[in-house]
Amino acid sequence: MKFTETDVPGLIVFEPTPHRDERGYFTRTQDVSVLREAGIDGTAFVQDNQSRSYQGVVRGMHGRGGGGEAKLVRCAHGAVLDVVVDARADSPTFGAVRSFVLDDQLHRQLYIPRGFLHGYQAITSVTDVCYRMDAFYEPDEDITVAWNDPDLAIEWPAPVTIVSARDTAGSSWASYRESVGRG
Ligand SMILES: Cc1cn([C@H]2C[C@H](O)[C@@H](COP(=O)(O)OP(=O)(O)O[C@H]3O[C@@H](C)C(=O)[C@@H](O)[C@H]3O)O2)c(=O)[nH]c1=O
Repeated sequence: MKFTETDVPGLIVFEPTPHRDERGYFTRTQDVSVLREAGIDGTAFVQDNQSRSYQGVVRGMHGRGGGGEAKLVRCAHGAVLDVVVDARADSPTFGAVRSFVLDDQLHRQLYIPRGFLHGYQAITSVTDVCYRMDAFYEPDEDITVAWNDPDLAIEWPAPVTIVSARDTAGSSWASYRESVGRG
């Protein structure tokens, strides 16, 4: 498994080496020693989640108040466009929007540090996303910024089919900026 730093500090792409044969494939989905080389404590993950989405579903853009939460995201079945926003008030790349295709072919994973907004769109009919988190779920700390916020102007690749009530009621990026003193 190798990793590549992106232009956004702390945002890292991991690329495993799937072994394919006539049975299918084998791939490693976490290697604590490679994470350590990238400056990440892989033993800090306390929760591992999987969610299924149907084509066109958008989830996001989700963040977490308090100390935040870091995530290591991959797509176990199908493909997603995974989107992050650097929402760290003190970051030189505050407001940067970056997108990555994660799928069950290359098996790339995205490490998202604390302080980001995160969301994705399913671009295959049945899409399973898995992500480890370094903090337990705490809904009282949820932050939701609208997936279709005009200032973020995220380019979702497919017609949007289903969005949750939580995400439909997401707040604006402008109000988030104000809340962290970057209005
Ligand atoms: C995320 C989560 C949800 N749940 C429950 C709450 C609710 O009843 C149900 C569905 O929750 P949500 O609608 O918030 O799920 P979802 O919209 O998939 O939320 C996720 O979106 C992606 C983009 C992320 O980045 C994640 O951190 C998380 O916020 O699952 C847990 O019990 N534990 C968890 O860790």
